[in-house]
Amino acid sequence: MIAEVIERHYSFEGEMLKYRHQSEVLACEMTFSLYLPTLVTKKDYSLIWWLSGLTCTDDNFTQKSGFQKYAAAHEVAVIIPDTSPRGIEIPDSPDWDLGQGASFYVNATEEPWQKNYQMYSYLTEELPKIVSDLIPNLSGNESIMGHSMGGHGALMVGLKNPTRFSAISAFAPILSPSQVPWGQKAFTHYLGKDKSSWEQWDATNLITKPFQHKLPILITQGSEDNFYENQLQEYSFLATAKENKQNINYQKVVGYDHSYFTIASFMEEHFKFHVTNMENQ
Ligand SMILES: N[C@@H](CCC(=O)N[C@@H](CSC=O)C(=O)NCC(=O)O)C(=O)O
Repeated sequence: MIAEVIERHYSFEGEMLKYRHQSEVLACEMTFSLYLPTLVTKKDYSLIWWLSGLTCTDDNFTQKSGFQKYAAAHEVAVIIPDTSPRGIEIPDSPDWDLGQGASFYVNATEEPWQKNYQMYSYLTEELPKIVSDLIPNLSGNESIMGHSMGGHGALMVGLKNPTRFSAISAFAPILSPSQVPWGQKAFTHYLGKDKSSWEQWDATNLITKPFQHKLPILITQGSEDNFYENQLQEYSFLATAKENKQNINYQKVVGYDHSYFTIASFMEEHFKFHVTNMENQ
């Protein structure tokens, strides 16, 4: 597996890198970004995963969140995958909430998506091997965060892999995709009409599982988010989490919206949360 550097920028005394590689799992060429605090002498890097939302590539986070300052300060590496398979030969939809840029990070079972839309396997199997080849000195401590569709992706991937990640955080996540229009549309196309096949991909269902470890979870939701009412409500997720004694810090922040201005405003807090939990592993 060869990943080729296509962009390199110094940032906060580290390096913001963008790679291109051929994905076997997704059967297409992909890009991802990787931040390395290269100029520090720390031997073993912890790794934070960031998953972006609908319509994004890895560039939205690298260019708008301001995360590099905190990754450099805490000496952690950060990996930012793209949000779906891409290319002219890859199935797509005219709608911005389905197809390219809108994978929901699941493994699709339905046509025409099944062949390429295997993002869960890409994130949990193929990409970790590529990253460990690129950074031989990973400490093994990992955590995961994301926004909106990617906030749900972080919860879903983290909850399905509770011994791998130390913590999960999310900005404005789609907490109950099976119950809201964005999730229902995507799951119907990618997973089929039978809702029982959706359960393994829905954080509100996954939070009921009797996991060996109860991961700490931090969620930040803006009160002025225009998607909140229809897509992002927390009641079902939090009630289920409470029943199952899960460790959730859900904070509603007054005045903030769904944008990267909100993400940038709370990035420092989220980094502190991840680093503290990874150090306590
Ligand atoms: N194209 C849409 C808006 C799409 C949008 O707001 N995407 C969000 C994520 S939404 C949930 O996953 C996003 O992160 N956008 C990128 C950005 O840089 O802000 C429309 O036109 O309404």
